Amino acid sequence: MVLFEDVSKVYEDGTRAVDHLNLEIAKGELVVLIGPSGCGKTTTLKMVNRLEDCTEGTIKVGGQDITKTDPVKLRRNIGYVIQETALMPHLSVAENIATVPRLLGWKKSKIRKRVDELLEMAGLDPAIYRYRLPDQLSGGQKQRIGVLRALAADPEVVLMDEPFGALDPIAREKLQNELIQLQKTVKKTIIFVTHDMDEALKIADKIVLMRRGKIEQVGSPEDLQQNPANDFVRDFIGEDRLSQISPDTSVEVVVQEPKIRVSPKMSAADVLDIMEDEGHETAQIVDSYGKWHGMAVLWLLKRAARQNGKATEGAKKDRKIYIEDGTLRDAAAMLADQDLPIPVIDENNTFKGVVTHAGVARLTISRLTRYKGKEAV
Ligand SMILES: Nc1ncnc2c1ncn2[C@@H]1O[C@H](COP(=O)(O)OP(=O)(O)OP(=O)(O)O)[C@@H](O)[C@H]1O
Repeated sequence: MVLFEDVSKVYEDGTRAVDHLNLEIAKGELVVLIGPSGCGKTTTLKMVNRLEDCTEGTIKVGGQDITKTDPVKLRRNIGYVIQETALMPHLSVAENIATVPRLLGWKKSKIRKRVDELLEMAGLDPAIYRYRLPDQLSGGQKQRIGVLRALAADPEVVLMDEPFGALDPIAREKLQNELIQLQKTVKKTIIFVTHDMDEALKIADKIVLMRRGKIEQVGSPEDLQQNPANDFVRDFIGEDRLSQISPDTSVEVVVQEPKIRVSPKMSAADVLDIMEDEGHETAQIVDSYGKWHGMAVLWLLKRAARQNGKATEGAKKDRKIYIEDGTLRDAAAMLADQDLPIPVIDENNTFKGVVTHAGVARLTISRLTRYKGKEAV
């Protein structure tokens, strides 16, 4: 949806604020730009709606090179929220929210409907808030209205520059939660700038960690926490946060090679021999293309062997977890139910490995030893 191709920005005084940036942001993705002060986050954001023009490279929004679009038209299609949202002080909440729809010439009835819908979405009773003036709102409410104003004309892309930066921690947390909820319904492509790593980890689908105009690492919050690309990323995230492996962490972090892998062509009796020789209760049946055919389980395999069947006839296929969305919580629940390895596959049925009780326990133990003496274990 938003594509940066080798984008640089050199300001007139020679400051290279953004340096050969390449980044692809998918439709509906919430991407957070983060990094030390002056690393080029705001400049990157402002280049998308052409408040600043890039000096090298190309930025495309919806496939279209933005330098070929009229900046005013472009901005009407891109929502923009900044830290101290400058609501028009003499206009009511409803009029503020309706700014862009009015410019686009929407009918009054359509605007009114949209304003009420947005206020309701943000948990603000339209009957009460529609006519309020900005100085009759709390800081948190002002920012909420700023967000609603950015969404009013249903733009595909929304840019947010530290939108919750000036709020107290409680209001900030509340607005973050609301944004997460809102995003589930509106699914906008959002580029969000912050300097708050906790905020980034909480709301981002993808985090872009920048330094001196360049990208140090791009990845999901889990990627950055579990596989920081270098010492800078590690330091920026902070040891405490690196330790925060949550129940929602992907099972990917504990996937390991199974003890036994066998081919689906083998007979149940042969697989049984291997398993008994090696003293294991299960074996993963995987073909030469890497596709998974089930997990051979001792008691099922014995029955299949008595009937001269194939290994696949002694296999369980219902016990599995998908790498795309399986979490440690899911794995723990399955392991508690039955202490057998859990095969991990992808949507295309490609075998990825197994999750075992021991593997999950090892992760916990390594966290305990690595962070011993700290609270976050
Ligand atoms: N109009 C300008 N003219 C010259 N240099 C500028 C201009 N705007 C920003 N810069 C410089 O470009 C660099 C990147 O600035 P930018 O505001 O994009 O950083 P940032 O990561 O958003 O910083 P912060 O977190 O402090 O807001 C900085 O060195 C800044 O001083």
